[in-house]
Amino acid sequence: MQQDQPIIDVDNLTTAFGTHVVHKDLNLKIFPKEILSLVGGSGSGKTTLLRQILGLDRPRAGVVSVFGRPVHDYVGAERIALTRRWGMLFQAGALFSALPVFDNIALPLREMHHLPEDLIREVVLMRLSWMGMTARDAALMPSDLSGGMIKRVALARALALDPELLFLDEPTAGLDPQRSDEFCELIRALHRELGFTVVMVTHDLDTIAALSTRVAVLAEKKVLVEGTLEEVMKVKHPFLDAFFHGERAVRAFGVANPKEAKNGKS
Ligand SMILES: Nc1ncnc2c1ncn2[C@@H]1O[C@H](COP(=O)(O)OP(=O)(O)OP(=O)(O)O)[C@@H](O)[C@H]1O
Repeated sequence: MQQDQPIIDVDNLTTAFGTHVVHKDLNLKIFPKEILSLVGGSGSGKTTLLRQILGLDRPRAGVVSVFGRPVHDYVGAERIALTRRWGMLFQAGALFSALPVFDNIALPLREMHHLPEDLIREVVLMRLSWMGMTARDAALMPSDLSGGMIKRVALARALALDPELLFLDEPTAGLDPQRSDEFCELIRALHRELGFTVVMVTHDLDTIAALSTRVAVLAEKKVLVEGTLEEVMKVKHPFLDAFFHGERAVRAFGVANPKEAKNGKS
């Protein structure tokens, strides 16, 4: 996987707000077809890093390249074309409450202006079928939907333009454990089928364990550790100890650490 050119290349990034330095010489490469989880404590700069990758903020130093070019080099029509190559699923689902499911999913397609309505209909219904939903669901309003359905409609919209890159911000937040597992399975199946690259920010260990092909840990203003979940969990660091071996780990993995399991504790 990693012999490919990176889809995202964060090179010596320094980000600061006034005198508050959030990232210092941060490096991260994200390769095609990965599901990379960005984890880190509150305030470690995960959201800010996502904004840098999306080109919404300018770094104090360093370069973020996306699809082989500095993200700030894409301007005008090229920037619009770039934003069509990625999809985003925001934490709250962020559906337009006044629009039915159909129009919510159709939105990115209609923003392209020239697509005929029968093609838009075909694409929307196909995206709904990917989500296990039907044409009848297309007429529902967001207020008629369960939390799990809102996530699926938001995912259908994020995938409307068949993006190469999908950003997920706390994708399972607000879902009960069963719905959360189902949503992870859906993302996994679509990733397998469609082969897009995923960059995910989440605090949820179950989601990290279910989906990540690689984990990057933000701490001390940089990517402190990166690797598979197993590799990252072996590293000794106060944040990693608390994150991967604390109470949440007991819920996600059954035990906080394997020795306790042998001693019969949980
Ligand atoms: N526009 C801004 N102006 C000033 N400070 C900011 C701005 N955006 C972020 N920060 C600061 O940068 C730091 C990193 O914030 P960020 O939201 O990226 O962290 P995070 O890792 O996503 O946190 P959380 O897990 O709590 O969402 C925080 O201290 C935050 O207060």
